[in-house]
Amino acid sequence: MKLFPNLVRAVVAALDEIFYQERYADKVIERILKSNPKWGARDRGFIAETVYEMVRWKRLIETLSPSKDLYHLFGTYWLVQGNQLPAWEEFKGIEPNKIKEAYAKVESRAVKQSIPDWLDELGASLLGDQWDEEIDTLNQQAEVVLRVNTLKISREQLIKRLKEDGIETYAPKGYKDALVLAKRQNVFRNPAFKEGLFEVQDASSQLVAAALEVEPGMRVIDACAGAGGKSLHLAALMENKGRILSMDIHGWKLQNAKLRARRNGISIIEPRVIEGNKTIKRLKESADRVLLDVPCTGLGVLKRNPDTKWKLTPTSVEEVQKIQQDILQSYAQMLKPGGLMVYATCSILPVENQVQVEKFLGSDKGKDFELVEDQKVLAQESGFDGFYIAKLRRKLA
Ligand SMILES: C[S@@+](CC[C@H](N)C(=O)[O-])C[C@H]1O[C@@H](n2cnc3c(N)ncnc32)[C@H](O)[C@@H]1O
Repeated sequence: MKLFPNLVRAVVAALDEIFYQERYADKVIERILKSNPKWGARDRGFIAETVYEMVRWKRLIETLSPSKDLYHLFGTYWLVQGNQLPAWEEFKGIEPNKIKEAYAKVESRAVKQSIPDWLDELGASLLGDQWDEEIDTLNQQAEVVLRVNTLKISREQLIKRLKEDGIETYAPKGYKDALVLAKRQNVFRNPAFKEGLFEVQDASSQLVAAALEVEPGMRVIDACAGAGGKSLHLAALMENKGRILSMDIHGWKLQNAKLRARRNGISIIEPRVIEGNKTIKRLKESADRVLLDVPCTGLGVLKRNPDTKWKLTPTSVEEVQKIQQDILQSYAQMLKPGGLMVYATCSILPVENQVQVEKFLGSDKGKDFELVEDQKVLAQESGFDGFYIAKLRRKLA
């Protein structure tokens, strides 16, 4: 494959910001791609994919590269991918044979899988035998999954509509509203997206709203709604009848949810910023369903957010667990007796998942609740993101 200097320059510029200025990969890529409207779909695909893959394999590449110079890192990555390097000045000092030898000598799983040592130790201690395959799966590129907006179109109709635009999809078994793209591509520019016929949402993530068993006319609270991915799905399942209170501590995220709701043809979503305990208390026993899609480490979605592994620390993993338990303890009161609550994370660590639910159920605030069922979705088993979904019922008084 031929390398173009301007594209490699763009990759290196992006990596400089991500590796050395600690910016978020998705934001950096978005801005760099916007900076040059002349790049075609292939160029954009090359830049985005190369940056993401180099972020994913950062530790391994750094171990094999002759230096931390970003062109050296790129060259090393390019060789490891099985390509040849052109004789550019920037690649001087890279010796393919030495890289090959160094690669063959790597023994540590943390280096091979390109993750921090502490994360490897944590994963192995919590997931035991399953960790090896799980981290291997989480290092593979994610598929692009769409959620059909059933308020506007059926899955069969959307398959046809996208096919007319040259986009091939298939319907994965066990996921009612999901469509997987046969080939990775940017679908945000497609008219069907602009018309609100689908959202991009991983198949595992689509299990969350479905677990709430909502019905048209219900009062539902999505307490950690963010940009509204699950709220939109809930609204579609409720046939846009009833009311969804989409709450978050960050108002700007909810603004985004509002825009998405408009595109989706949804009118039942009401955004509400959480200003403190008062906001929660006022809603005591007001909802038929409560969704707690809590902040988490994101270790189940490393496929699509590989920079997470470089941003997390042992301390941040502990801190997020405290927030999760605080949310369970405080927000559960919004559910009516007899109602259902779903606690969900996009993490595969039991300490963020079943351990949190057990702790809640054993506490004073959780004594009125019972676990109906929970799903531990590992990436290696589902083929999609890693998730945890626990369904809890509040007992009738
Ligand atoms: C996993 S994300 C939610 C994703 C969202 N439900 C979706 O489907 O797009 C967790 C959200 O919780 C929010 N959050 C963090 N702390 C919170 C708190 N104490 N109360 C409510 N929301 C909180 C974050 O701002 C973030 O948007």
